[in-house]
Amino acid sequence: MSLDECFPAVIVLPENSNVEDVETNHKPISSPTEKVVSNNSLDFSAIDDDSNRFGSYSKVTLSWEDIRVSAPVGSGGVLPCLRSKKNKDSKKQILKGVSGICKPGTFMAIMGASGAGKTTLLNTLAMKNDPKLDETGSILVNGKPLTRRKTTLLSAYVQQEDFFIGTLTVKEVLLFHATLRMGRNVSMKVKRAKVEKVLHELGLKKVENSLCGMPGGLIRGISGGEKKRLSVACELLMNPPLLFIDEPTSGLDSFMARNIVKLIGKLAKANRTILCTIHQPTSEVFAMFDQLYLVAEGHCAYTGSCKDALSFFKSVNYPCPENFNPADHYIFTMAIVPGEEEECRKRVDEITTGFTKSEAYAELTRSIAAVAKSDDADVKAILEGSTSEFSAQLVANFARSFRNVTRNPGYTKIRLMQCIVIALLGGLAYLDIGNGQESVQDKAGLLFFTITSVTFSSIMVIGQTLPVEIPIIKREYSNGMYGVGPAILPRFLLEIPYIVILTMVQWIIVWGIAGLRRTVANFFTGYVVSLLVATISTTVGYFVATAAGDPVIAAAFTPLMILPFFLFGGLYQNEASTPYYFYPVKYASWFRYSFASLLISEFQDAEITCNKEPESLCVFKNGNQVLSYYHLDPDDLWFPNMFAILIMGVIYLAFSVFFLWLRIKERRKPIKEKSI
Ligand SMILES: Nc1ncnc2c1ncn2[C@@H]1O[C@H](COP(=O)(O)OP(=O)(O)OP(=O)(O)O)[C@@H](O)[C@H]1O
Repeated sequence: MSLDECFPAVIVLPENSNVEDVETNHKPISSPTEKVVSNNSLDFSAIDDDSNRFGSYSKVTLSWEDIRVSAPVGSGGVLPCLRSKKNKDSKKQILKGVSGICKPGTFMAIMGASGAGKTTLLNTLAMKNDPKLDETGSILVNGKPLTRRKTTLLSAYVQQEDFFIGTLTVKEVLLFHATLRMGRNVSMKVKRAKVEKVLHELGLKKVENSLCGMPGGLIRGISGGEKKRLSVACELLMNPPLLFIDEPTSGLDSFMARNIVKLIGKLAKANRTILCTIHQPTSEVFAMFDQLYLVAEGHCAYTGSCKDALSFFKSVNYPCPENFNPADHYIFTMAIVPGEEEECRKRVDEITTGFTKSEAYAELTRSIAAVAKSDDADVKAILEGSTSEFSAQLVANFARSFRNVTRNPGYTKIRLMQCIVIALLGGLAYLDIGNGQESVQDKAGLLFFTITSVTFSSIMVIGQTLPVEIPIIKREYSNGMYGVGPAILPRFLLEIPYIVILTMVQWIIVWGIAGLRRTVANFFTGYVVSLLVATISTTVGYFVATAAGDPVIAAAFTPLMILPFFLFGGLYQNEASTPYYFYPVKYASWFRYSFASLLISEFQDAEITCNKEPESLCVFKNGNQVLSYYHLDPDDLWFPNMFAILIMGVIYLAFSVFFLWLRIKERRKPIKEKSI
């Protein structure tokens, strides 16, 4: 197949203009490239004919037979053990033995009333369903069983929600996907050319340098329609022969919905097999689909051409009234209306039974039986070189995180401002501590306040920013773009300059203003301790973010992760008073180790004056007595104290990687084959 067949010009410019122009009614920007496009001779010679990459899988027929999906009933809430025996065994049948076929060059709409099972069917075919669901049946690609590997290699799934890093431009998003998805054997020149092609293909050229945007208007981004097209564009870089799209029109007005469906329809004409779920399309949008798959109460109510659906509904005595949108008619006829359940179910039963006796059903059975057999050896060839190198994954993620951090308006400025304000507060509150008896309490308070503020700010920042990115990481991980290490390490490495600079700023202000011990050794020890506290707090932030997976849960989880260690940090309870059952918490408290090191550095061999009359009222004669009071050994300054913090940081980071992996790993299980 030639490149032009694969990306026909008609796709590039539907009706001689790109989609952007249709949407906005703007004149096309007359950039030199655009001119070349409208002359229909854009130079994409750098792109190889990558349809060959898919061998005999370049045209995919997807067929499925007797798909049954059920869900466990009654989870028992937070305590699954409370589920009754009866509940444990009962299942809700979502799909009740549905079959179908979608051939190359076909654009199939999966439609039905709300709750009918459309999304479940699409997810089952794309192997994206909730792992708790039980699935049986058979799904074949060109007559061979669909496997997870084949799904990743041959298909793309466009989710209903469009997740992007808001600080990246449209072109940067596409280049990131091209770098990591087009494989190690494809040169960067070809990848760039492919990005250009897809930008044109989906009418995104005009917004290529616009940011995707952040929720809440923090960064104004591209429109909803452009985001949806960008989602499709990311998947098209691979030029997959099989495309699953969940609700491509959700959140779009009817005009934009029409444009996006029209565009996808044109993509299907290039021999792609495209299945999409859709809610109540307008009659114009409905007419753009080639094939219809109607789901009602978990059954297939009709599958075949959209045209023939009219005569089928007539044959089962539910003809579509004249001048009525057929899509609306099908959905209304098969909906279960509250209060009229029995009557509605009877109607659905008549239609689904009618379908099993129809010519369309006989044709479906014949088509499934006649599906061509492919050579599975192709899959190995497609797999070769389809992934990028580990170093490329690290570099691409690092570059993206760097852009994200530096472009985020609040990230750097707010953190710096927060650190300066807190440091000034601490420094000014303890401006003139002196060396008297009260200075012991004041210095201990200031040092503990410093490590607490470093802890809170580091954990909160990560806890609020990382969970927002987890859905994006999950989608990209499931597309095989990178592993867990490249997902998390660049983000952590980018935190290091923040840790180094912000703690330096904070400690210089605190140490410079407050009356702490004026020795170079005390300054540097205090800085190193702050650095270690910021590092471990960052790793705890990663732990909280990956374990919680959501900014709100992370915020609720943070005090739980901090307060127990805070309590046994050495300020609120003397080392000797901790009950033995709290020893694990005490020994795992980074507050304890860092506070101890700061006290040792501040008080070892320090002078403490007696400013009370009579002298017997003076508790501390020198700094070493303070250390004895806190039960601290000066030899512990570096080892074990600082070493323990470092080790805990490594442990928290390892747990974060593990939790991230748990969150993003593929939980989908292969469908249970049933002999049919
Ligand atoms: N993981 C799950 N666990 C339990 N029930 C589920 C699960 N997934 C789907 N269901 C149930 O299965 C039924 C079909 O859901 P599905 O999302 O497939 O419907 P739909 O046709 O896509 O509906 P809608 O148009 O409203 O999105 C619903 O009743 C839903 O509650």
